[in-house]
Amino acid sequence: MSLLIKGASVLGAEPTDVYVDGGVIRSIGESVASADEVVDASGLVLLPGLVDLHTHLRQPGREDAETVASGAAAAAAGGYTAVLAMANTSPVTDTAEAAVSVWELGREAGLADVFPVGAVTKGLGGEELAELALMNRSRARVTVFSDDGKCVSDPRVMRRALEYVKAFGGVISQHSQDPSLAPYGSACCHEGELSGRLGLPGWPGVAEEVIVARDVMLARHTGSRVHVAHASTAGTVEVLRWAKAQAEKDGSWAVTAEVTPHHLLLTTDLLAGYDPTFKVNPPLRPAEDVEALRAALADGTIDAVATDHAPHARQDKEHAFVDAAFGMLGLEEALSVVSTVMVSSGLLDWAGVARVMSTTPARIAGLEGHGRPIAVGEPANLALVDPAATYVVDRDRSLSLSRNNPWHDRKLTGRVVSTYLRGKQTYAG
Ligand SMILES: NC(=O)N[C@@H](CC(=O)O)C(=O)O
Ligand SMILES: [Zn+2]
Ligand SMILES: [Zn+2]
Repeated sequence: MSLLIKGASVLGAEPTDVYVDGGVIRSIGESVASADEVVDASGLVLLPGLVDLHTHLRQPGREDAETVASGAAAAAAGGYTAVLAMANTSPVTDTAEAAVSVWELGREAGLADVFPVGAVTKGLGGEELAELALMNRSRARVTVFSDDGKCVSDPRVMRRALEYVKAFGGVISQHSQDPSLAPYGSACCHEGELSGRLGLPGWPGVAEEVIVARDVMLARHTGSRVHVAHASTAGTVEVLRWAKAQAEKDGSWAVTAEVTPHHLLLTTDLLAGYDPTFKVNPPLRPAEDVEALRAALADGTIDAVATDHAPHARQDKEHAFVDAAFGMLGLEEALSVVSTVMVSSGLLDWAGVARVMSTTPARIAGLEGHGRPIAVGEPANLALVDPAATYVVDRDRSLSLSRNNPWHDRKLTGRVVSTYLRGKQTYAG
């Protein structure tokens, strides 16, 4: 099956033709007479397939909220060709068997490559390390480990985990949240003037920042790699800026970080309506934090955009704000949000979008075949984007099984029109 994408602007450059056969890019900018399928891509931007470092699929355990297949379909609709599936399923992905099972479900669905994230500790209990090396040596080849949803708060456990993954080039992705400053189960939003007025128990940005600061020191001490999941405050950005400069000087350890689309656009003021759709962990923050996160993504202090796609069934979200589940959908609109916030404002160009949403996340996770340059001989993992398309999000048109979509009714600019996984179309908008 051959495919000719005609007149696409590769990473925003001059329009050209891209010819794909056998799932591989065979030529760029050469005249090709015919192909099994010809796509008119004039006016469209061609990006490498996006890579999400942080997706929650709810299989096993909560297939009513999302399955690997439904999540992979939502990923494809968002331009993603690879997603990393977090370990906080039920049961938790803390063994090689569990990891291989998620990986196989992804293969069967065939809509995006699904790479399981392994738990750092057994059952996300925070005490005993999970089978990190066995997960890495399994067919699922796990390289990213996280107790996401919970923080690895015991510094002794975090130290051991960093030492352990260093041996095989793994990375610990940390949900940075000190549980004594942000008690699980009681706090529900950003602590500030608004939470006081609304009578909602909040937690402060420093609950995140103290863990980020601690972890970069542990990464330096162990010579290992830490990844900061969903960075959400200006203070975190300051710590990252310092830590990255040190890591570059030393050359023996590394810190990377991601930001979510929602932390790049939404602010804590949205809580005034008490709508649990906007309840998320880490919480939506004030505008000053949002500004700092945008600037950090533009200047490279934050390496990547990751969705933290967190589907929840209606019965877990439709509660009083304090009792509702944390989390919001993200896969399908991520590119549109980044386009609206970062490209329209001139903070990033399309090559920059490819860097933060594909190349760098693939490098952080050590993925092969994803986040590659659009070049002859590379696998045809691609996303076609209409940079000028403006649309209003409708949560009922989602391919996710859940409806907790924070972008519902919002106007966004820039939209994925097709996605190709090794030359096979996985989404047609
Ligand atoms: N982000 C969220 O608010 N929720 C996530 C857990 C997490 O990412 O911490 C979930 O699993 O629902
Ligand atoms: Zn988290
Ligand atoms: Zn998460």
